[in-house]
Amino acid sequence: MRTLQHAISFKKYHGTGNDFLIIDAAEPVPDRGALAGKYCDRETGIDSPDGGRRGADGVLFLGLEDRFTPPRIVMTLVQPDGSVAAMCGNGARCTAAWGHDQIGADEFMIDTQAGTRHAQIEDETITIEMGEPAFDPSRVPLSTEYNGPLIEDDVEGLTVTAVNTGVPHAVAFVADVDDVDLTAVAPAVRHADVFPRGANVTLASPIDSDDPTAGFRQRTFERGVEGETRSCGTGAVAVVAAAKRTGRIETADPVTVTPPGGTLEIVVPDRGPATLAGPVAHEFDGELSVVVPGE
Ligand SMILES: N[C@@H](CCC[C@H](N)C(=O)O)C(=O)O
Repeated sequence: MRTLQHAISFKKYHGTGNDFLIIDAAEPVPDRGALAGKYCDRETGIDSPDGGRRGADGVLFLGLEDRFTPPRIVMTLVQPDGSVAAMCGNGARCTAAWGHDQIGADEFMIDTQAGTRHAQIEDETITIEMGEPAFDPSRVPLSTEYNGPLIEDDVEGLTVTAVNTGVPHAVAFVADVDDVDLTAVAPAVRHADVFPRGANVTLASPIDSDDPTAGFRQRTFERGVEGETRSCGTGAVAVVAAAKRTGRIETADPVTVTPPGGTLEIVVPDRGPATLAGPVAHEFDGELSVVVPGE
């Protein structure tokens, strides 16, 4: 069979350092996983024209349907290992920014595999409705020998709380997130038998140890990236949900969460959907090449 090289356009955005290549879902890409693996690679992937980081944390394939009010965007995140994530909080914020840049709207419904999420753009802040955090073992999910929620239990030497905020997170509260060698400790937790579909591993420590309401610092080792990212939106929501569940905080007011890439504001009400809010930046545009079957 003959093959042809085909050039497709992409745009690059980041949400507090969690960076994505964005490709229109209508583009012919026969193997999305292979494309993500190639162009997200931090050593050999997409080069930044202004000397920024090479590669990306994933590729968002977006399908805009502007006949609806508010307009809808079907979002599919393909990660560097070729897996598809059901949800991505920062990816959803970048999706809304991309939609705004395409058609000027300030409100979208974003269809993800974890459900349809409302997105609102106000000045520099993009807020995503994130669904209700789930601790139920079947929702995280946890292995069937686990009858109840996993709250502050030992998994591979780390004391974690398991919560699904669109994707599964194992959240560990520590005194100082920077004192933990995340790359060393996370893989065993991420692949532990208790998580049949794996888990993202998220560390949290208080910004002010005397005042838990001041918020949390966050670091996340992401499934699919298989490394630490500069920000993780579902992880930030998981931190606040786990902090409430373990009695560290009680508030339904916005809580500040600071991953290495910036500042996020999270609301986890006592009941109902959480929200994730923060800034997004458009980095640059370019073209990449894919091989498609010829005639
Ligand atoms: N960075 C994302 C989460 C992406 C999905 C995750 N790596 C998984 O496979 O579960 C975010 O901002 O939420």
